[in-house]
Order: sequence, then structure tokens, then C-alpha cells
Amino acid sequence: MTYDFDLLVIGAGSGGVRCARIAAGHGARVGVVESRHWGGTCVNLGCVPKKLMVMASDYADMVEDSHNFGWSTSPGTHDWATLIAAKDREITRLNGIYVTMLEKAGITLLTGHAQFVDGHTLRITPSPLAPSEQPRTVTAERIVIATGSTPTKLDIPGAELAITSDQAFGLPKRPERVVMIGSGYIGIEFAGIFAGLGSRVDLVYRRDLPLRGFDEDMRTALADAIEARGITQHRHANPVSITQNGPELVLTLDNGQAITADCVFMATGRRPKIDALGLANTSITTAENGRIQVNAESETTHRGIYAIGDVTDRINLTPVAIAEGHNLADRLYGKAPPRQWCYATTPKAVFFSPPVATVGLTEDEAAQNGAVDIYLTRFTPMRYTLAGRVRKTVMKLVVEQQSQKVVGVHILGDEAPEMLQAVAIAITAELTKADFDRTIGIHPTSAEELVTMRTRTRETPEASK
Ligand SMILES: Cc1cc2nc3c(=O)[nH]c(=O)nc-3n(C[C@H](O)[C@H](O)[C@H](O)COP(=O)(O)OP(=O)(O)OC[C@H]3O[C@@H](n4cnc5c(N)ncnc54)[C@H](O)[C@@H]3O)c2cc1C
Ligand SMILES: NC(=O)c1ccc[n+]([C@@H]2O[C@H](COP(=O)([O-])OP(=O)(O)OC[C@H]3O[C@@H](n4cnc5c(N)ncnc54)[C@H](O)[C@@H]3O)[C@@H](O)[C@H]2O)c1
Repeated sequence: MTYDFDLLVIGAGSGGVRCARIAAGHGARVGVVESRHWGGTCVNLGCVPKKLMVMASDYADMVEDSHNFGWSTSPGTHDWATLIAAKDREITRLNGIYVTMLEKAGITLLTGHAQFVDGHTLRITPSPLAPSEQPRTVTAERIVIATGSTPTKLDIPGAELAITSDQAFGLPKRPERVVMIGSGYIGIEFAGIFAGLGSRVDLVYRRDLPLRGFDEDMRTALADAIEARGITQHRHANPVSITQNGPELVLTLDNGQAITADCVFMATGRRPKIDALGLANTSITTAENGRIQVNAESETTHRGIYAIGDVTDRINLTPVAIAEGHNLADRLYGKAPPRQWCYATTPKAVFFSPPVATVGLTEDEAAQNGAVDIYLTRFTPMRYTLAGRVRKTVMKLVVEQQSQKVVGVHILGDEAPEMLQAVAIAITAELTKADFDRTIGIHPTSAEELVTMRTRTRETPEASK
């Protein structure tokens, strides 16, 4: 049987684009189908526009802080429309780069919504990216599902009045009062963005601390930083309903409190995007939340069909989707051994101001394997001592006591993600506390604390199992 393509990739996001480019580089005949936006979530409705907005939200504090450095700057006003237009221009530029890059790699670009007809055939129908395109059918020897994920909303009365991150990037004006539901990545990042741009922000979450799953000391430090940024935290609170009251929205909580706002933002997680994908025409199985089940080789339960990135709900980050796509293409079409990554030491960052960044095990996770030594430092960075701003940096090393390997590093503070990228190499290489200690610092920086924490803060015994 001859197919139109060796490989068809559904979804031109982080994972799909990398997989297609590497496969084409190995000589495969590749097609990519995209229904909405070239570059996927990260470029259009995720990492990139989010980071630009975080940057925008930092300027007000910088202006204030400049005074003690001798500048006679005065606080200006922020124009939301200017920011959104500039951000949109940048994203349009990136969309163009993605298209050119794929075309230059010799990949066929197919616009429309893809749906399985059978294990080798896709039906492509008109979609927002190509509303007037004619439906067509294409075949391939192998197919990769890289369709990403989509925001979910809580099932409460009035949920339709709330926005998710998809809408947040294109609001016609900045809401003066925002209620953020959820204290995961998106909730924390957008609470910081709106607060920095001048909105009153109420952050509602279920537990006693934000960012479940992160190290407890970081969660505590983040809660303090959220307060220092002027955000009101409503802990142990569950939303019950949203009602429209004239131009305002009212969010009612299960503790009886009602919060009035101009915008209710639900940042309560995402689910794999398998809508109208025609999976029933294959033997692919899905698990909880609709995630496509794959083996360690990213192959689904249907031979010859693979899935990578958020749709598999493993580690839902852009660099991981890219790594999975690259590794898969190498394995399917490469001649040399495939490029491998160490997923266990995937560094993570939450771009609040100040950001949190982390790699390896939390203290609690590490203590499951044996006793750990903890090195913890809290200090005010040089910039803020002069500026007179309350903005602490917190750094923590988690060291396995027996081997003295540094198994976790956690930082809350300016430039934490930039520092952590390099530290992640040390953790992947399984370096010890002695290796950190014999490394000379860079002075004066915050990062030098990573190699100068000499005195153990505490010893944590092995957790009882
Ligand atoms: C607000 C936000 C901020 C984020 N910030 C970060 C960050 O700072 N750092 C980080 O590492 N990660 C971040 N992420 C996560 C990151 O965006 C995702 O992990 C990453 O985009 C996943 O890549 P993917 O290839 O799996 O899917 P996506 O990038 O989502 O790409 C999937 C593509 O498939 C297309 N598609 C879906 N179904 C079909 C179909 N049937 N036919 C044709 N095309 C289809 C979609 O239109 C989309 O373009 C963020 C996510 C969000 C929402
Ligand atoms: N900087 C980054 O790398 C970055 C940024 C944004 C998103 N992402 C990725 O996107 C994913 C999705 O982000 P997210 O923030 O939507 O998800 P998340 O899983 O990080 O956080 C979801 C939040 O919603 C809360 N929640 C869930 N169900 C709830 C309920 N029934 N009632 C009340 N609260 C509820 C959770 O407790 C949590 O606080 C992240 O997990 C991450 O993988 C990464």
C-alpha cells in the first residue's frame, strides 16, 4: 500500500512541530495538520504571551524602586490596548517563523481539523484557521497525535460567566477587579500579572498554601510573596456560584463570602484535547481525564499511532513535549541512537514576581527515600535593600544524607528560573554537596548563595512509610 505520507502529525504545537522537523530531517515524507494556530498553545495562548505580560507587569515596581537609586521617575499609567497589540504583533511574527521553518524543512502544511477515519487515514475538515478549505482525506504509514490540551472550568452555576487563560490574552480592557480561582501555575502567574498592572486581585484556593506539589518552604514563601504583592488570598475556599449583577460579577464561596469583581478567571486545570478526533475509529484507549495512553516509546494502543505532549498528560510543559517529539522522530526514522532526556530532573518555573523555580525532589519526597540534610537561606537581595522593598529570596538545597547527593534545589526570587536551568545540569549529573561547596561563587549575586550555604539548617529523618 502506498501512502500520501510516511508520517502525519496532528497539531503544530511544541511537540508536533519538533517531531515533524526531526522526522523530515531524517528523510521522511511528513505532513502536519493544524486547526487553529501555528506554534500551538505555547506560542499563541501560553508561555510566550504569558511571559511578555509578566514582563509588562513588573515595570510599576521598577519605577518605584528607582527612586532610592537617584531617579526622579513618576508612576505612569498602563495602556492595556498597547500591550495586547504589541504582544499580538510578536505572536504573528512567531506564527510566520513557524510556517517558514516547517516549509523549509520540506514538510507539507495542511490546515483544518483532523479526524481519524481509520489507523492510516485522516479526514481534514474546515476549521478556524482555514474556514473555506475543502474537506479532504490523507493517508500515512504512521500518525502522531500532538493535539495538546484545553482549559477546564468548574461545574458550578454561572461558570459560563468566567473566563479561562484562552480569553485572558485578548480581553478588550484590563479588569479593575479580578477573582482568580485556582493556585496552580496559571492562577499564580495571572494573579501576579493583573496585580502588577494595577488590578485588585482576590485569589481563591482550596488548601492552606498555593502551588500544591511544590516544596512546602517554597509554598510558604510564595504565600508571603503573594501577600506582599497586594493580592488577597482566600484559603480553604471553594467556589459555589457566579452571578451577574448589572455590569459586575459576584462569586460566592462555600464559607458564605461573596466577592464582587469585573472578571472571574478559572485556572482550575486543563484536559487533553481529543474532541472530535475520531478515536473510536481506531483501537486507541484513553484513561482518566481523556489522556491518551502510551507506552514508554510514546506508542498508543493502536500500532503505528503515537501520542506526545499534553494530550498524554505526563509532564505538561513545552520542553518536555519537544523532547518527546524529538525522541520519537529519532527512533522512527533516525540512523544514530535517539537523543534521550532525563525527565526525572525536569526543571519547573512559575513566573510570579518573584518567580519560583524548582528541580528534583521536594523535602517530603526525598525523605521517603531516607534521611535528608536541608540547607535553607532567606535574604533580601541587594536591589531591594537599597530600594526599601520587602521582597525576599528563599533558596533551599535538599541533600540525600547517605550519599550527600543534592537531589532537589528550590528557589523563590528574582531570576530563579535563569539560575535553575544551570543548576538542573548539576542535579541531572547527580553532583554532591561537596561539588557545590568546591565551586567558586560569582560575587555579588544571589546565585552565589547556592555554593556558599555551609551550615545545615536541619536534618529531616526518613519518613515513616
Ligand atoms: C497559559 C499557559 C501558560 C503556559 N506557560 C508555560 C511555560 O511558561 N513554560 C512551559 O514549559 N509550558 C507552559 N505552558 C504549557 C505548554 O504550553 C504546553 O505544555 C505545550 O504547549 C504542550 O505542547 P503540545 O505540543 O502537547 O500541544 P499544543 O502546544 O497545545 O499544540 C497542539 C496543537 O494541536 C492543534 N490541534 C488540536 N486538535 C487538532 C485537530 N483535531 N486537528 C488539527 N489540529 C489540532 C491545536 O490547535 C494546537 O495548535 C503553558 C500553558 C498555558 C495554557
Ligand atoms: N510556567 C509554566 O511552566 C506553566 C504555566 C502555565 C501552565 N503550565 C502547564 O499547564 C498546566 C495547567 O495549568 P493550570 O494552572 O490550569 O493547572 P494546575 O493543575 O497547575 O492548577 C489547577 C488549580 O486548580 C485547582 N482546582 C482544580 N480543581 C478544582 C476544583 N474542583 N475546585 C477548586 N479548585 C480546583 C487546583 O487545586 C489547582 O490550584 C500546568 O499544570 C502546567 O503543566 C505551565
